[in-house]
Amino acid sequence: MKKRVAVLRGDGIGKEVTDAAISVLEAIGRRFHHEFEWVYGLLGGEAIDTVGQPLPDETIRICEESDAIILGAVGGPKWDNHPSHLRPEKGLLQIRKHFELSVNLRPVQAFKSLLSVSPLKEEVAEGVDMMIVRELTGGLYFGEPSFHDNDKAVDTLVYGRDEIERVVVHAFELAKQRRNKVTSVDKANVLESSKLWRKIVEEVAARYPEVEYDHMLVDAAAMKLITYPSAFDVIVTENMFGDILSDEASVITGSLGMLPSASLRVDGFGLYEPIHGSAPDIAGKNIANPIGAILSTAMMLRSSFSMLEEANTLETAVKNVLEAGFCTSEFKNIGRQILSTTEMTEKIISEIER
Ligand SMILES: NC(=O)c1ccc[n+]([C@@H]2O[C@H](COP(=O)([O-])OP(=O)(O)OC[C@H]3O[C@@H](n4cnc5c(N)ncnc54)[C@H](O)[C@@H]3O)[C@@H](O)[C@H]2O)c1
Ligand SMILES: CC(C)[C@H](C(=O)O)[C@@H](O)C(=O)O
Ligand SMILES: [Mg+2]
Repeated sequence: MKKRVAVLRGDGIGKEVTDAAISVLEAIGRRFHHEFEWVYGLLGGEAIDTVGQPLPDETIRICEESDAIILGAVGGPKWDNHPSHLRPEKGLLQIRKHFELSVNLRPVQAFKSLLSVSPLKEEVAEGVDMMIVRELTGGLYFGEPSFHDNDKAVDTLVYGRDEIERVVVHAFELAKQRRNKVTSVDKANVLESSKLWRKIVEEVAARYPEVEYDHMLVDAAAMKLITYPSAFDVIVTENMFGDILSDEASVITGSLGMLPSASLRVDGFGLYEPIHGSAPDIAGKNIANPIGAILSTAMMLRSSFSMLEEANTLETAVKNVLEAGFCTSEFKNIGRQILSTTEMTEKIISEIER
């Protein structure tokens, strides 16, 4: 089966981890006789430098003509002082909005072989298997007005009923396939948008009597996420809370570099990217952890292409490599064998080819 995939490597380690993910997908293609066509596009800082905009029209065209999108990460200090419309991150927000990628899935699983390296106690991290469902195209990131001058700064938090309902429904549907539990995270003790959010969660929950649900305020959720993470099954939350909580949740796994994500449109079209950024502090050193990016492509295989065996094979390969005692350099000082980005990629490919 031939699949056409838009590849937006982005900036910094975005390029390194995307190259890793493509090499792994090539190995999956060889093993299962699939042909992938990679179509490369510019996004973020490199796009600003090359064509003067963070999301070039050509990139939109490439993505529209593809079956799925793979993205690395964008940004870096070089563009930090640019005006808002010429920042790499703007391109990321624009592509999410353009393709209506309103549901962002961020699974968090503690690999048994890495329990001892989680900053949390082993018994706290053990058995964690949660799905953070983050609303991705609304809220503070997109509300107008949004500006600052010397004396005043304004951001606007707006949510419409439909925007909330579609992500909440997605969360309840997912819970049915998992452990039947949804925790909705909000700030309903202060924010009007959270009050509407909570009301809609109640309405949707009434249609899913088999799914247990609760509401949790975001500050308490941030605490519970690292004190009792195994209590969570599906977490559903608005854009900014989901951004923050997912980076926090990554510590359960031992590294921000481990977490994948899928950003989905209601018809299933998807963009797949690790949750981390361009990591300027380690870019260009061939030491970034490619596993978040690689696992994101497993989400693509499963969700966009219904290639279930292929996705399982890829995930098992990652698990086996970790279980064999290999990891990347952010896990140093724990008596495991440290691999570079490309060495880790080769190890995972060898597992797939076994
Ligand atoms: N999706 C995206 O494109 C995305 C996501 C987050 C941040 N960003 C952007 O990235 C830039 C840097 O942001 P930041 O430093 O706050 O966040 P970051 O996620 O890039 O890095 C945070 C820390 O985690 C480490 N880290 C991240 N990914 C890693 C990996 N795969 N392997 C090993 N270590 C890893 C980094 O070295 C750094 O110490 C900013 O411009 C930010 O806007 C982009
Ligand atoms: C770079 C930034 C705009 C982005 C976000 O906040 O959504 C990132 O942190 C993420 O998690 O994908
Ligand atoms: Mg983030």
